Amino acid sequence: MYVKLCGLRTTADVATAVDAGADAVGFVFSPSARQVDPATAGRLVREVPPHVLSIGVFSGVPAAEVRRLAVESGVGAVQLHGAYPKAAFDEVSTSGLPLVRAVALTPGTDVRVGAHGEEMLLLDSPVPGSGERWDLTALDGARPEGRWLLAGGLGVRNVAEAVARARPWGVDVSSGIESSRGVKDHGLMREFVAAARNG
Ligand SMILES: O=C(O)c1ccccc1NCC(=O)[C@H](O)[C@H](O)COP(=O)(O)O
Repeated sequence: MYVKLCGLRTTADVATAVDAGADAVGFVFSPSARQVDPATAGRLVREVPPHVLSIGVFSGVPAAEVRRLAVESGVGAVQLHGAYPKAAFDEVSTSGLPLVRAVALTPGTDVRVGAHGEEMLLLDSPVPGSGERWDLTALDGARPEGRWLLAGGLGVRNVAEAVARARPWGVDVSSGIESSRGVKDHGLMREFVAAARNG
């Protein structure tokens, strides 16, 4: 089970995620309680060891700016949320960085992993980072195959059940590992990784 911990903001967050065994960590570049400025993101990215993927998370930022910020900060991948067209993915991919396409599952959503050239697909609640769950029965008949992550309101208490229901390749969490909005709880981070992998 691939586990991404998102919205990290401090050195201690990064150290805890790595020690807990996360496969990937996310740094939010868009307006959010979890936003990190480019210089901070760059510093944190340099603290992430090579075996953990650092992902720059973007929403509403023009593709050319995404590309610039991603390259300058040194992230290992880019996650694009929401209504980015295929052309935006094409533009960001000229950086050579792998992409994550993050979308809510609504009627008509293309759930094929790689449909926009992405390496991973992330199925999330309509408002990213809100901590809101979504109805997993929407996956019936529309379950992706391959490298897709389940996100949206996951936490220590519900991740095992959600994994059993949705059978994703991986999971992603932000709110569920926080003590207050934007502040990571290091105990919950460790518990979440264990619960996602071991039930
Ligand atoms: O976390 C944010 O504030 C955020 C803001 C803008 C775009 C994306 C954002 N988060 C993306 C993530 O990858 C979250 O981990 C994912 O949406 C799950 O969030 P949560 O429901 O809080 O666990």
